[in-house]
Amino acid sequence: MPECRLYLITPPALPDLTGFADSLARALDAGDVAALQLRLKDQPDDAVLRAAAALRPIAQARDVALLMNDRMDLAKQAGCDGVHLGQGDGDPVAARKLLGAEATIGVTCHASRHLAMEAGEAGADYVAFGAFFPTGTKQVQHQAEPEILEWWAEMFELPCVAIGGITAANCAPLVRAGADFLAVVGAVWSHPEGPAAGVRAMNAAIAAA
Ligand SMILES: Cc1ncc(COP(=O)(O)OP(=O)(O)O)c(N)n1
Ligand SMILES: Cc1ncsc1CCOP(=O)(O)O
Ligand SMILES: [Mg+2]
Repeated sequence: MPECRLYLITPPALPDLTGFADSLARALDAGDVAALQLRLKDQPDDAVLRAAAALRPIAQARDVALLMNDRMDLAKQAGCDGVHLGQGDGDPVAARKLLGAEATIGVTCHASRHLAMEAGEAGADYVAFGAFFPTGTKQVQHQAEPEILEWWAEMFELPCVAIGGITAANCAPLVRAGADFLAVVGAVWSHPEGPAAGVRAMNAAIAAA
C-alpha cells in the first residue's frame, strides 16, 4: 500500500490564537502530520498574518509544511511554504511565479478529472478531490467517489489529496484507493477527546487501512 499522510487544516476562525497554538503543538506532537493549512475565513488580512506568524514556528519546528489557503499574496507575505488554491482563488502559474520553485501549490479539483489534469499541467504540486463524505465544515457542491483517486493514482505521479468529512472511521477506502494525503478539519479539531487524540486516531486508521 502506498504511503498516505495526514494533512491538517485549521478551523475557519481562531478566536483564541494563543490557546490554539498550544493545541496545535500538542496535536502535531501526537503523530505524523505532513502539512498544516491555515484556512481562516472572513478574517481581515492582519488577523491572517498574525495567525500565520504565531503558527509558523510551531509547524516549522516539527517539519510540517505551512500552507496558506486562498491567498498567494498572504502566503508570500507570511513566508508560508505554499498555498492552496480553489478554482476561484487564482492561477497556479501566477502562484508559482510569486512563490518560487520550492513552494508547494495545491489546487482544488472537486470531482473533476479535467480540472485535475489542468492543475497538473499548470504546475500544481498536488490535486485535491472531494468532498468524499458529508461535512459540516463547508457547504459543498461536489461529491467525489474513491474511484477518482484510483484513476488518478494509476495515471499520474503527482500526489492527490482527499478532503471532505473524512474521519478515522470512514477513511480506509480512500487510503486503499491511493490518496497520498487525507485533509481534515473536524476529525481532529472536533475529536471528542481533543485534537491530539484526533491525530492519533487518524494515523492509526491510515496505518490499519
Ligand atoms: C487540501 C484542500 N482541498 C480542498 C480545499 C478547498 O478549497 P476551496 O475549494 O478553495 O474552498 P475553501 O477551502 O477556500 O473554502 C482546501 N481548502 N484544501
Ligand atoms: C475545505 C473543504 N473543502 C471541501 S470539504 C472541506 C471541509 C473539510 O473539513 P472536514 O474535514 O471537517 O469535513
Ligand atoms: Mg479557496
